[in-house]
Amino acid sequence: MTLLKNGKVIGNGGKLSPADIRIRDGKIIAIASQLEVDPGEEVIDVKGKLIISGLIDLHIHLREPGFEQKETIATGTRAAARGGYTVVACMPNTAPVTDSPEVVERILASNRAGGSGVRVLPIAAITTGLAGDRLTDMAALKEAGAFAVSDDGVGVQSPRMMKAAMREAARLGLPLVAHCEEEDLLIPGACVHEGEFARKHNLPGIPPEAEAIHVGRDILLAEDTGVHYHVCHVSAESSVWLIREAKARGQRVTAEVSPHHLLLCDTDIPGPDPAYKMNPPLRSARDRQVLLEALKDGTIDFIATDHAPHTTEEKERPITEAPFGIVGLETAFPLLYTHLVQNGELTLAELVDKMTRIPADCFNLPWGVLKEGAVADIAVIDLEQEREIDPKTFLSKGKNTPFSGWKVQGWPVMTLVEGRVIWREDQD
Ligand SMILES: NC(=O)N[C@@H](CC(=O)O)C(=O)O
Ligand SMILES: [Zn+2]
Ligand SMILES: [Zn+2]
Repeated sequence: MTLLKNGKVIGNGGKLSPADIRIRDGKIIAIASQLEVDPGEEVIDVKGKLIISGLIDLHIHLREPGFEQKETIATGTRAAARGGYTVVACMPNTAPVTDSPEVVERILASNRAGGSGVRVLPIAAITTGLAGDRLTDMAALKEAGAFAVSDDGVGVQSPRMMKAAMREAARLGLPLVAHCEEEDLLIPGACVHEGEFARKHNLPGIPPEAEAIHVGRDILLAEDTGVHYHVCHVSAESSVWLIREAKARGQRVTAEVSPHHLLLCDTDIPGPDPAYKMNPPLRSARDRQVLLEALKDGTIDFIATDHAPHTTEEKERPITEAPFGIVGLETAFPLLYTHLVQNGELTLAELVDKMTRIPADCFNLPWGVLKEGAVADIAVIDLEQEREIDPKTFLSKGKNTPFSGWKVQGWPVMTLVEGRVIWREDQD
């Protein structure tokens, strides 16, 4: 038995109130303003810090198998624990691609053997080798433990293939998670948003309609299949219109946005620096504003980091050649707390909801709420602690972030999965 003593929880109406939390057999059995210590109980004094349900990130890249120089399940899940996450879903663009039951099983086994204790939900490929022309054996992938299917990293180019994938995913009850990108609209070397920054630096741009055309296409294709269709890393205003309209008609569409698309736009990029290169790219100030409004009104359901670690060597290449992607697990909460909650864009309760309960609800996961009877997946956050983001201190192998040097507050200090402490700042 464990007792978290002297914490604070977000109560009804979003007010913080003092709370002790008792955990037994991996579950929360009591939450009250004052609980007496039971004999033999382990007491952890959290000293006035905020206790929330563990964060859930349904879009990350763990790079194992195949790209262990960028990240491993061990390092990526440690980074997740340090970021306050208790559940992550990892994308299939590994080598080999997660397109067979063996790879799914290997990821789960590797997490059991060497992971930090964070739950890892493997997302399997839609098409074999992410090549876009042959469907994977989704039934076998699901049986092996796949949580959803996605070809993240590339868009499924053929509408015929996408339709077939949706039918099969619907039949099996697997969510279909889409990286929306129409390659016919891309110029070779395209690396940033087709907009002000691209023009100024004479760089080939990625137009927003390359994303939105797939969102619109997929909404049409999904309509009578019954599939749960989820849009990854929404970046463009036009994608938001399409998702909003589909939801208004009652279609089963969900969407995520990443912290960097909420906090940065193309005109914030200081120069042709690959630390600001990710796919989809940072869009215009207007797009950023629309994403924030969409997150607030529920058109975009939740936040996912798209944690995409790469080596320093790769990110030192010229911007046209460096790989797309930035890390996110270790900085998401303090960045969003500082830049969205402290300036009144979202309440603390809304931010926490969009990083815990809502992703869980969208995908029918049994986590994401802090209440009696719930699984004791917990993050403890020090809302007062203020510190500069320093990639050298990351537990992730990836140091690639545009937020280096940002001074932010609201850092996680302890993470528990099923009642067990898997990370704490004072023993890092
Ligand atoms: N987002 C990125 O910029 N990169 C991702 C791929 C992806 O999420 O599409 C990666 O795997 O590096
Ligand atoms: Zn993607
Ligand atoms: Zn991704």
